[in-house]
Amino acid sequence: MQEQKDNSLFDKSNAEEQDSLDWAKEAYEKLKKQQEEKKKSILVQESKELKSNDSFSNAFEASSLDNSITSNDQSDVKENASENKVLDSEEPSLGEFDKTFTWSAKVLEAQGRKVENISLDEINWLSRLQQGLEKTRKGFVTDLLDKFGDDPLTPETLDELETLLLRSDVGVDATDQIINALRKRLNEEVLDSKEGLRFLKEQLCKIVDQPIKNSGKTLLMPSENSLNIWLIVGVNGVGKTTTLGKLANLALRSGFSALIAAADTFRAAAVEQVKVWGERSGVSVVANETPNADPAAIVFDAIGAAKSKKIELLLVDTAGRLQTKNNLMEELTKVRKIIDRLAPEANVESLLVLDATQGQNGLSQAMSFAKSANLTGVVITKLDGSARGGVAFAVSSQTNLPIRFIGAGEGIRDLRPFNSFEFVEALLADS
Ligand SMILES: Nc1nc2c(ncn2[C@@H]2O[C@H](COP(=O)(O)OP(=O)(O)OP(=O)(O)O)[C@@H](O)[C@H]2O)c(=O)[nH]1
Repeated sequence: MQEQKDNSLFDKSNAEEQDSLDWAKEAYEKLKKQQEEKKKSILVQESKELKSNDSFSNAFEASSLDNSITSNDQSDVKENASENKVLDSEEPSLGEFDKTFTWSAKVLEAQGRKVENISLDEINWLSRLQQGLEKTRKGFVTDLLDKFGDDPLTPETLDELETLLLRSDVGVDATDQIINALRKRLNEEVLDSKEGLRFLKEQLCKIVDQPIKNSGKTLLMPSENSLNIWLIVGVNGVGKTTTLGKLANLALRSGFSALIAAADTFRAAAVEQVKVWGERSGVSVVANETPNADPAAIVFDAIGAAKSKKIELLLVDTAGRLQTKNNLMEELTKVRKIIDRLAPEANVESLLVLDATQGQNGLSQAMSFAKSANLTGVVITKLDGSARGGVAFAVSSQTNLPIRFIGAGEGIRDLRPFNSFEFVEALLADS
């Protein structure tokens, strides 16, 4: 796998290029056929549903009654009648066989994937990630490729690369690590621009992979048949609620049962917003409409509901807070205590949401949050609107927290588990 990964997309002979194109064409045909078959089966399904419409609506009303969770005086626990149904209305559709498609196919092929096993979701995500990182790329890669040129790398090129990396919010530590590694190679041998670029990609991957390796978990996903509680924390407006909705939907599409606790009672509209996401993603929400209700009490109820319904993933939305607001930081500690007391057996993750558009500023937040929230990972959002995608490297090198998910859009499917190879390829894509 590593060998395949090292086979940089930039470093292909003409014959390999042709093979990749054939691979992409085959993948495109396969996805097209799959989509046509799906359309046909939906049509058949719809005509069946039309016939049994009466019995369906009756059954729905009955099940929504059965599903209601008894409320108590602490919080009014509300259940969504369409509990744990995957909503596919936002399913992607296959676009043109264009440069973006072939690039996405190449990224999958380079990771050793087989045409039979790829999905439209993956192709679609890679296309959006590549397009989303365009702003970062424009301020970085275009200049980088210019600087690298066609000649072997020189110490001056490295100086210029250093400036570019710092300008893209890669941070001092990560930049030093990369430049030192390149300098060492350059002292040992002549590096042509292709090899220089391949080596740079390898170093970038190494930086973001290190905390993931240290955590002992390559991929963060809920453990099956047990309770997993993921706390979503971060300052105001970074995309916590949106991330939570996307995660809930991703969990469902991956076959896990999920429940949302709307524990952000600080902002007036937050509960309503979570409910909208709950409906959109097909996941039930435990909430309390009372302004400033106790978040710990909501988490208490949600854990009870999750246990009784054998839910695998409980996602907890928390209020956005600044590290200076001590009361809110204490509230987070209280929520954590409730979890430890009520569900000591649960796998708890505390994920800090960082907004990529804030670049390095987000980092100081991460550091101060780490104490009260026992952070275990990071989610980087808004990569689509940011020219500071390089901040991912600064986060990894300075906090040692694994990046678990990245978001690149406002759609429900615009969040995926973090994959360093895909991220670096998208960041340095030659287009
Ligand atoms: N372009 C883009 N917008 C995003 C992304 N994630 C979230 N947003 C937008 O960012 C805005 C804030 O998102 P929220 O999810 O409400 O943020 P929050 O952290 O829950 O906010 P508070 O509850 O105020 O703390 C919304 O308009 C989202 O649509 C992303 O990946 N890309």
